[in-house]
Amino acid sequence: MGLDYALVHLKYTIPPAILLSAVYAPLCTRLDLYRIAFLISIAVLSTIPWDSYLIRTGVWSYPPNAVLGPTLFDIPLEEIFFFVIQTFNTTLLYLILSKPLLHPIYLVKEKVGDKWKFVKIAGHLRGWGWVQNGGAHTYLGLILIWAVPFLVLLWSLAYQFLVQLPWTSTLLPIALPTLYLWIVDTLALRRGTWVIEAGTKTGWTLWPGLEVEEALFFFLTNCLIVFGLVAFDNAVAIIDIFTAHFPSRHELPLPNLLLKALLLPARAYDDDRVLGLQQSVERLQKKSRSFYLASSTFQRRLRIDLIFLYSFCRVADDLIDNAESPAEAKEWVQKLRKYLDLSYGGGTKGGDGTAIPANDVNRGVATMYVMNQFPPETCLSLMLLPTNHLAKEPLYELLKGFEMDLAFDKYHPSGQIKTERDLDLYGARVAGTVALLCIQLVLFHYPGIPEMKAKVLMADGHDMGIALQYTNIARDLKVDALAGRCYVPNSWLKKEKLTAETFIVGLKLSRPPSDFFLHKVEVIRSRLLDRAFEFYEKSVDAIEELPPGARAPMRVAVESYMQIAREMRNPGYVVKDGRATVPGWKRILVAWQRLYGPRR
Ligand SMILES: CC(C)=CCC/C(C)=C/CC/C(C)=C/CC/C(C)=C/[C@@H]1[C@@H](COP(=O)(O)OP(=O)(O)O)[C@]1(C)CC/C=C(\C)CC/C=C(\C)CCC=C(C)C
Repeated sequence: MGLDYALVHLKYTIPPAILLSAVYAPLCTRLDLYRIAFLISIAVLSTIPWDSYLIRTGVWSYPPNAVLGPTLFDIPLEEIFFFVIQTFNTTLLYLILSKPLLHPIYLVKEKVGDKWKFVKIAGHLRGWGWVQNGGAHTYLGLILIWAVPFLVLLWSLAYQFLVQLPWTSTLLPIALPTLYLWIVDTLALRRGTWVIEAGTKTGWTLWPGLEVEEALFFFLTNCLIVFGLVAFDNAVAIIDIFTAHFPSRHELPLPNLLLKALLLPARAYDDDRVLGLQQSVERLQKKSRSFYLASSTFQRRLRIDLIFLYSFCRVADDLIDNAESPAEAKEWVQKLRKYLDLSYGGGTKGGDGTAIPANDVNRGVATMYVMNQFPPETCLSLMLLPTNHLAKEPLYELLKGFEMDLAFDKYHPSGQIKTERDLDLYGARVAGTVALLCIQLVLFHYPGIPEMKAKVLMADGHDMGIALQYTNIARDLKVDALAGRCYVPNSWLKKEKLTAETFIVGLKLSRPPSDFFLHKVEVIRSRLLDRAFEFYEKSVDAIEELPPGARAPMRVAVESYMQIAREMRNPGYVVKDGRATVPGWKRILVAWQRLYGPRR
């Protein structure tokens, strides 16, 4: 009996496992636990017969003074643990690196003449020959015979998806653990913790002390793990986005369902949904760093629907904001309203408060309308708004909020915002509504919340939306002034001996404004932030009442945005380029902390 092999684990495989677990813990979902368990079971079950054969036929051995003693099918327990921990570590690294990805956007239709289709890993044929001949190539052959058929199977199931993914979530999680295990293996072989018998190896080395067979073994096993994970993600992506093929919710899809998804012919994919999602993710990434970061913490269909909702709101807001004239902006509002009328079929809310879904005829007519009336790059975002899970009222209310923006012109620089109540109403319309829509999606994807509780959540969420809008206005004082808009209530301006006109002119000046004026701006900004925090404090505890799966992500969404407000409140903070921002590293830190729990 000896401790050598156990020490390899204690020194080299368990510490990275602890580190990776600590990094991933707050992001870990039930689906992740399921796939870790699934993969480890497959890894252990498929390796035991092969490894046991290798030991019994004397291809490799473990000196008795290097292992603890207990074995399973002649395999030392430390070795069985190795299969578990290697799969665990590579899986966690893969999960960390691919967390930001939204997998359904990498689904593609099979292309005619796709060169990847013909890439075959045909090494197993070579492997058979080597094993039959025996001798120096035996171990190499056995590795190929064992690993290549699994790789070919996984490749043929998921190659289209695999080649679309960024290298950081395919090559990197293969390369890093492989290199690390090569180093660990070199040390173990040198110490004689395990031994490859002389007659069955080629004697080739990758570097002094690292046999080619061992190097290949670790490379191929990490390929197997990552290919397996990619195939799993491919199947889940198909289930999540193609709701027409997979209408039910599957929190933990069974292997037969995963296989069914992978075998769905690529020609049956709904290309518009994939393209629409790709465009929406791109839009989100470009336009909102806070919500882009937060979106990666939401899961699966809820994440997809939130992104579609974001994209709809963004497209609608931009159409109106970027219109060349007030008349054009008004026309966009009318067209958007008409689109909602058609999508919801003019129906009303159901008795239980939920929206009556539009029937297929309405959908078809609404789609035709969008295609004829809106710019091509906006069509998919408008059409993919998940109207079936959303009540129509907040959407119409949002349009009323956009209409309030149309009241700003050079004769009316305060638009419809005269008093604090007007500003609250504006916030309620453009952001309270967005919060209601987000919560409706949460409650649809995590059903079972009692009606009374849902109403309280809606009311608190609505306040949180207003908090975010106050933050948005405090952040954009200069940007809005450049657009000729002043959202600050007249009563507040009056207190600082300003008017909407003087406020806008002061902020628009090309030369630096006087300290006296800047002080007034900061007083106003600080008042806006006080109001933001008033609404925030009133509603923040309600996040902890949301369904468990949505709590931490919602915390991240809200807090990453409110961090902008916190930054502006820091003494000495200077708003650069007219707009307050949060440095990238701080954004990630805040998200990270909020995944662990609420601010106390
Ligand atoms: C994670 C994820 C993808 C979330 C999506 C959230 C979403 C749908 C946002 C819509 C954003 C949008 C474009 C709305 C149009 C109206 C508008 C401009 C509203 C302002 C957003 C600011 O975004 P941004 O800074 O990018 O805009 P500008 O550059 O200034 O044009 C708003 C400030 C509103 C955002 C409000 C919310 C997201 C609601 C937040 C509240 C909740 C989610 C509820 C929390 C729950 C409880 C129970 C308290």
